[in-house]
This record gives sequence, C-alpha cells and structure tokens, in this order.
Amino acid sequence: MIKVGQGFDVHSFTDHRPLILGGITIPHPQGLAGHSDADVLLHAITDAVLGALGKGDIGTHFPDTDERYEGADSAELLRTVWKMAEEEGYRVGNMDATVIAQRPKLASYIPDIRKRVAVLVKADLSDINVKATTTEHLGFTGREEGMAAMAIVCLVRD
Ligand SMILES: Nc1ccn([C@@H]2O[C@H](COP(=O)(O)O)[C@@H](O)[C@H]2O)c(=O)n1
Ligand SMILES: C[C@@]1(CO)OP(=O)(O)OP(=O)(O)OC[C@H]1O
Repeated sequence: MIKVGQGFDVHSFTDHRPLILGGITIPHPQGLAGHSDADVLLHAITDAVLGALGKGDIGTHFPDTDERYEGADSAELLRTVWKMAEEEGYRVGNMDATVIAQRPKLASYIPDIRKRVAVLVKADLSDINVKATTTEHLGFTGREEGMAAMAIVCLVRD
C-alpha cells in the first residue's frame, strides 16, 4: 500500500526570534513569527504526512488557540504525527521538500536539515530530499517578508 500526501506552509519574518528551519537553528537577523517555533519546513512536512494518512492538518491536531502549543518545538509535533503513521504500519518511501526563501542562503544548512528530518521520521537519508529556491525577488518571499515551504511524502506499508 502506498499513500501520498502534500503540505504547504507560510510564516512571516519577525525580529527577536531565532530562525528555526527543519529542526535546526540558522543564523539570520530575523526569525519566523508563529504560535509555535514557526518552523515552516517541519509544518509543511507534518501536513504532508497527515495528508497521506487522511488525517486532516497540523492546525486540527495542534490548534493555535491551545496554549500547550505556544512556542512548541515543531520537531515534537512531527514526532507525534509520525507515531500515528507508525501505528498504522507505514514507513517513508521517500520525501521531497522545497523551502522558498530569498534569504538566507540555505545550501550549506541543507545537509543538517536532511539528517534531522530523516531522524524525525526514522527514514534513510537517501529517502529524504530538501531543496531551496528564491523567487527572484518577486512576491512576499522575494521581498523577504516571509518564507514558504512545501513537501510531498510517499508512505509505504508492506
Ligand atoms: N534561500 C535559498 C535559495 C536558493 N538556494 C540555492 O540557490 C540555487 C538557485 O536558486 P534560484 O532561486 O536562483 O533558482 C538553488 O537551487 C539552491 O541551491 C539556497 O541555497 N538558499
Ligand atoms: C503549529 C501551530 C500550533 O502552535 O501554530 P503556528 O506556529 O502558528 O503554525 P501554523 O503553520 O499556522 O499551523 C498550526 C498551528 O496550529
């Protein structure tokens, strides 16, 4: 059995917050605003897994009206969702994600992000791909008002 899910998320930049992306902290003058730690990439991945499972979205499971998730570590949210996938007998077939950001330059951080994501979803590194693209200075990402991320995951059950 194969299930496919996709996720997409956006967070705006804000001062006085660390930039947390893919479960790692990246040096940058601004971080992302949100109820949780605003890890836009892990949110997209979490939504992709929930999509594959047919179980709604991140806001359904972790509402931003619930103070338990204020400042939440998005890695913990993904871990919780990944347990749901494991309970149904799924493993990652492969996952692909794209971060859309004019800045910072992410290429040098992507190997660490991949490793972190692979650990969180208990996958082989070779089954996890993370990419980055600018929007050539166009739109809200191009103006550096925020970042976006999208992810697609294939879950496999034997
Ligand atoms: N925040 C980013 C955005 C892009 N990259 C890398 O640069 C390459 C070229 O980006 P374009 O948007 O001009 O296509 C891209 O393929 C990434 O490798 C990056 O590191 N960080
Ligand atoms: C993660 C949650 C919960 O803290 O908050 P945010 O950090 O605002 O993130 P978002 O991507 O808007 O979606 C789900 C939320 O419920």
